[in-house]
Amino acid sequence: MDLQFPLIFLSFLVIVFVFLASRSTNTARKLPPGPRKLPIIGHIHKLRGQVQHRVITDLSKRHGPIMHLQLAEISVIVVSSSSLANQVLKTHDLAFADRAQLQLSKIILEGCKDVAYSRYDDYWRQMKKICKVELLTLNKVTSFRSIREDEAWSLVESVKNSLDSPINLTYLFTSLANSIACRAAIGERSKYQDELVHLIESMAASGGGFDVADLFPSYKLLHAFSGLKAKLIKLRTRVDVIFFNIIKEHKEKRAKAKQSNGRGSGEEDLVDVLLRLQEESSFEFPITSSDIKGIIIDMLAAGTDTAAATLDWAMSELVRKPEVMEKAQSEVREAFKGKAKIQEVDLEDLHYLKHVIKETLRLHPPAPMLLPRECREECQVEGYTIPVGSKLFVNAWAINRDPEYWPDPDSFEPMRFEKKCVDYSGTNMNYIPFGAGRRSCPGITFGIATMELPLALLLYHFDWKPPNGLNPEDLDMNEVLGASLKRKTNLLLTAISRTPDDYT
Ligand code: HEM
Repeated sequence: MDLQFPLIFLSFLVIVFVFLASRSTNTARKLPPGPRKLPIIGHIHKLRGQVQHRVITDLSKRHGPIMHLQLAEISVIVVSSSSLANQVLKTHDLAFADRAQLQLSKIILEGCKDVAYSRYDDYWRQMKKICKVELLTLNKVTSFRSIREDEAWSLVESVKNSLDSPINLTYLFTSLANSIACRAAIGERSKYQDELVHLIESMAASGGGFDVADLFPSYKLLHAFSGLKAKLIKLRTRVDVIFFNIIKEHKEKRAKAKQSNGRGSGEEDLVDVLLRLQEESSFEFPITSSDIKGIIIDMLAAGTDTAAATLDWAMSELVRKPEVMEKAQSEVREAFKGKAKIQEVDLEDLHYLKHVIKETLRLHPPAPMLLPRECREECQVEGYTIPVGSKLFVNAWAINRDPEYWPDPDSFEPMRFEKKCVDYSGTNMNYIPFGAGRRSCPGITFGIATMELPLALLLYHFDWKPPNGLNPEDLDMNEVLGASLKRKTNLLLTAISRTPDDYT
């Protein structure tokens, strides 16, 4: 009897200890909350076929700014507030520096490496640096000024040829952005341009991450039922042939130029720059011809759809808000008064036009969840454990519309940027259309330059209205998320020509 009390007390202590220990491990390894999931498919049924960023934003309102979703075998963490974005893109930037590996990038980039989809490693660091200090610098982007001016004037000509009847601006913006990116990357009106653009569009359209091979990576047998692999291999085979020719022709041109003047060819396109760096071979990791293909695919895929979609949204928003349109037009018409030919240098002081583009990217970021990252080191965020291999979606769309920071967040108000000094660099986590941290977009200068002059010229030369007497506020603003967040329907507007005499 004497021994019984200490034994019972000891057993009690052990039980309490085991309970507390198991509780503390569970808390330390707790995943963020999320909606109830179905067996096997998890939450796929909630997202498939939906406008994903809107569904995810609604779910986050119910489950919190850090949320866990299970997409079949894939664990996804979604963060939807600026303070959590700060934690994952700054505090834990290194832990989330990997990109999610999708079937699309694995197949298209097999045998080569790019920047956007590469894992975070020394090679990636070298190539990202090359993007920043060689390919996409302010100087390099400025060197493509005549290409942009040329394409912007062609756009104006196309509109002039279709005055007073509905014009498909979506189509015109897509071909403008494609031509600018292709001419800068692979050279003046390359014969491969149209086919390459078409191939890259087809690739991008296959890359939603909802293929069975992306959702069930360990069920290899299932992958045979998806036609995606065969389709992507076919696309890659053709892309490889085109790039083989592009690189061969560039090498021949460079050799000829060297023979005749002892130096390389004059104005370098991006393939020329990469070939020059390949020849210099001063890098830790030599740049192969396949890697040049990978980098150029990045530039074309990232630089075309994004700019075209943003121009489309900018014109849609302007037409829906005549007072904003009028203010933007007054600014350009005042600035360009008396100028026979408008060039990029004339854009410097167009502050309101720049606010219009910023506000468009706030409401319609082309990558509403950024590009999915992958967790490479287990870490704790807001008391939750994020396991290695989880995918990370940063809900830039919701963050850019957070009512705490952006009053009347859904309203298109470019003047809000007059008061808030926010740039594109991702230092302010309340505004991240280009992402933030070490995987942020290196193409900001290129992207913005692609949009400014065409938009300014369209506002200068024309007045705009929806077709067939449609009320501006009834313009269809439905979205679809493909390679980027686009209008669901093409933007058709009617242009009315304005001569400089009309402005006075
Ligand atoms: C309106 C124009 C554009 C927008 C809104 C945009 C947006 C983005 C976003 C959100 C990311 C992911 C950032 C992150 O994960 O934090 C990204 C990455 C990237 N963008 Fe852009 N982009 C644009 C134009 C361009 C252009 C013109 C180029 C090149 C010519 C480009 C090249 C890239 C590359 C290479 C990456 C991958 C960076 C990495 O993984 O380290 N982008 N972009």
